[in-house]
Parts: sequence; structure tokens; C-alpha cells
Amino acid sequence: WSCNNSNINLPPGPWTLPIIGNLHQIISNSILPHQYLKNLAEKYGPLMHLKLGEVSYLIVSSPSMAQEIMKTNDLNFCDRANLLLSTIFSYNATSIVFSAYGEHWRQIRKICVLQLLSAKRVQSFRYIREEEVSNLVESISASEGSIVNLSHKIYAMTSGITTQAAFGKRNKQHQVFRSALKEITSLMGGFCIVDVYPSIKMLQWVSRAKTKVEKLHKEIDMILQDIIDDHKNIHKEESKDEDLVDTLLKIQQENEHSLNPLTDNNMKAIILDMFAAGSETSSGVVLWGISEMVKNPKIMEEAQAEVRNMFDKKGHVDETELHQLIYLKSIIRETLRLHPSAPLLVPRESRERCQINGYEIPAKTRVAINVWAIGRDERYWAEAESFKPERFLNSTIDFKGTNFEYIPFGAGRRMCPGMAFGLSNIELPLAQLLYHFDWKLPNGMKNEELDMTESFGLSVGRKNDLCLIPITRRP
Ligand code: HEM
Repeated sequence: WSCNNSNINLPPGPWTLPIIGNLHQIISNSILPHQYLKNLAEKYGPLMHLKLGEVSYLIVSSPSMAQEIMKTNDLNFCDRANLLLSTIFSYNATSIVFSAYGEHWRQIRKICVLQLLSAKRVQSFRYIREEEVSNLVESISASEGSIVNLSHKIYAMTSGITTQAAFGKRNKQHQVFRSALKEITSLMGGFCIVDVYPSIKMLQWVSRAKTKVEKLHKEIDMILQDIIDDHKNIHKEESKDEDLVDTLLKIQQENEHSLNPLTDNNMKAIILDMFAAGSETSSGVVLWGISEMVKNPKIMEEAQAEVRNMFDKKGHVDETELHQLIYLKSIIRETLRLHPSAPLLVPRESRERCQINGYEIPAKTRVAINVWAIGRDERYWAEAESFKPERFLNSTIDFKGTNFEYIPFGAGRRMCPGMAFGLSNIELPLAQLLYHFDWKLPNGMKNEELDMTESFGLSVGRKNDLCLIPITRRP
């Protein structure tokens, strides 16, 4: 039971060692942090305190405790922790994901919710999605009968959609931009010792990850600045193909003389958010969804039948009738339950000392909500480890942030503002892949043998690429 060398009544947690606290348990573990923390919470309970280096962490693993944090005490827990690599990445913590709670965050989040990611805006990107997804289908058809690396193709498709939505037409730099971005986000997913010893400033200067992230960020910055400058030089008329950079430039001009003008760096930080928060999350869900269906062939057949019945008359899938694919929607919900893109959400930080459930939570405690553990808990989900989309068919449980047993997009003030954009990048590709193809595993592998190991990173995807053989059923 916890004592944590402290006189205050902290939530329970494992014994801590001097100086390192519980760091050795987290780092030396062969399983991923969210998996390890789930096991630990079974022993210490749904509100658990860990000390990593100098920093207090609160690990939350039940719907009622999640509600305490993200509803009852949301205002106190809506800061983000100032981590070294994400601070560099986000132009000194000025992006929506990483900025501290306050006026700047409120201002840019409003822009994001009302102008960049609103339902109307997401709808306006329909032609981009349809084009990118039909390119995907074409390139898969071209490899009919041979092994296709779906992980590569689907990631390229979602980041293609984001690129076009953000920048308009592609140019030569986009490839460089994407690979730098992939590298930088994978570095940010790693553990950084500086973040748990914030008082030892010199650790920053010996951090190799910091040097790498700074270099990559410089590359990304130059490309983004070029794109912004190009957009500034081309005066588009009010047009239907306005991209996100156009919108941000308009807002910049309108606010030129205000107290808080939108700077070029602010714009670049917001655009980077869209990529970092939007691409790997959406493609990850598509890949987990297909993987689960390959493992459960009956579910795959039922999903194919639904899509093919709906679109056979038309001869192709488009977005008009997508909302009627009820079974596919349940598959997506079930996928997000078992495979939330951010299993510990994005870490929050408490602003003031407070009490939760009778325990003291010090100011500046970092909070991880283990949605992965909550989604796999038998107390809230029957046969929690099984993939059963039917459970969502006649259910009122939704991911809008009010059912705390199911919060893959978070909840409260910091909840994901990109839900509509993300879901539309998931639904169309899944529907198309189900409509056109049957899927076989390579090398005579049995369905139940498909490897489902998770990767470590900003968003948790498949560790090993998903490679399948497509058989065209609807050309
Ligand atoms: C399946 C897709 C997605 C999932 C599962 C997802 C999940 C999440 C989660 C869990 C958070 C943290 C919430 C919290 O702290 O309580 C978040 C934040 C965020 N997401 Fe998403 N997301 C997805 C897609 C997107 C897309 C497509 C975009 C934009 C293009 C986006 C933009 C953001 C932003 C800007 C934040 C930060 C909000 C803030 O701190 O105020 N997300 N997302």
C-alpha cells in the first residue's frame, strides 16, 4: 500500500524507491504502459498514484473516477503537461493539443471547432475523401491475388486526405513533410527522462531525442512556411475548394489589429495538430477494424453483405447512404472500444491541489485516463475481450463524452474536436474495402492466427504491418 514518503493522503499505489519512485516498474516492463497500468490498477484500485522521478501521476481506471476528473473537476484537470518534445513540436506549446488551458487555447480551439473541423467543413471535404479512397481501391485492385501491405496504403490514404484538406493540391514537398512528421511523432511517443526530472535542467542538453526533434521540426517548419507563403501569394476568390490554410489566413487578416493576432507560428502549430492528431488515429482504426474482421470471418461476411446490399444497385460506394450502414457503425464503435487510438488519452495536468474520492491530489499532478483498461473491463462490458459489434446495435452508449465507460475521444473541455473528420476518414474506406474485396491471409495462415500486438507510440496501432491478399468481388 502506498506511502510515497508523503504526509498527505495520496491515492493508493505501489511502493516507491528513493529518487526514481516507480520509474523502474514502468520502464523495465516488457508490456506497454497502458497494459501494465491495467494490471496494477487491479491491485491498487481505479484511482492510483505513481511517482515517476520527481513527478506525481494519477492513473484513472474506472468510469466513475474518469467522470470525477473530466466532468466534476474538469476545470482543474484541463491543463496539459509541459513535456519537452511536444513543447518543441507545438511551437512552444501553442497548439490546440498541447497548449495550457487559458485564453490562447480557448481562441484557437474555437477556430478549430467552428471553422476547421465543423460538420459543414468536414462535409466539404467529401470529394477529397472519395478521390483518395478510390485511388486506394484502384491500387489494391492492381495487386489482386498478391500480398498487399494495407498498413502502408491506408496510412498514405488518410494522410493524403489530411494533406489535401489542409494544403489543397499536393506538391513535391509533401512527401518530405510526411516522412519527417512520421519520424517526429514516433520520437514523441517515446519516454523522455527529462520530463520526469524537470528540476534538472542540464538533462535537456544531453537529450539526443531533443536534438533530433529540433532538427526535424526545423525541416517541417520550413515546408509549412513555404506552403503558407505560397497561399499568401495566390489570392483565391471565395471558392468551394478553400483549404484549411486559406481559412487560417483569412482569420489572420481579420484579426490583424486585434490584441491577439494569429501569427504564422500559431497557424503552423494548428496545422501540425491536424496531422499529428488526425492521421495515425484514423488509419489505425481502419486497420484494427479490418484486423478484427479478418479474425472474426462471420462478422466480416455480415459487414460485406450489408455494404453490398446497400450499394449493389448503384455499383459503387459513395457517402450519400453511408449513414445507413448500421452494422458497420457498430463495428467501428466496437473497434474503438478495444483499440482506442490514445489508450491513456492525452496526459492532463491538475492546476490546483484538490480532493478526489477522499484522496489528496497535489497541484501539477499528471493524469492518465486508462480508457483501454476501462474498455476491457468485465465490470462494464460482457465478454469484454471479445469483438462483438452487436453490443452496440441497440445500445444508447455513445462516444460523445457522456458515457464514461466508453470515451475513446476523451470528454470534457479537452475532448477531441476532430471526431466528425476522423469518423468520416474511417467509414468510407472501410465501406469500400468491404464492398470491393474479400480478404485472405498470406501463406495459408489461419484467421485466428493473425497477430494483434500493439505498437508503442503517440497513437497505438498495430506493431506489425497488416498484409493481406485481396480478391476482387465487385470490380
Ligand atoms: C479516430 C480518430 C480520432 C481519435 C480516436 C481521437 C482521439 C482523441 C483523444 C483521446 C484526444 C484527447 C482528449 C482528452 O484529452 O480528453 C484528442 C484530442 C484532440 N484531437 Fe482527436 N482523435 C481522432 C481524430 C482526430 C482528428 C481527425 C483531428 C483533426 C484533424 C483531431 C484533433 C484533435 C485535437 C486538436 C485534439 C486536442 C484537443 C484539446 O486539447 O483541446 N483528432 N483526440
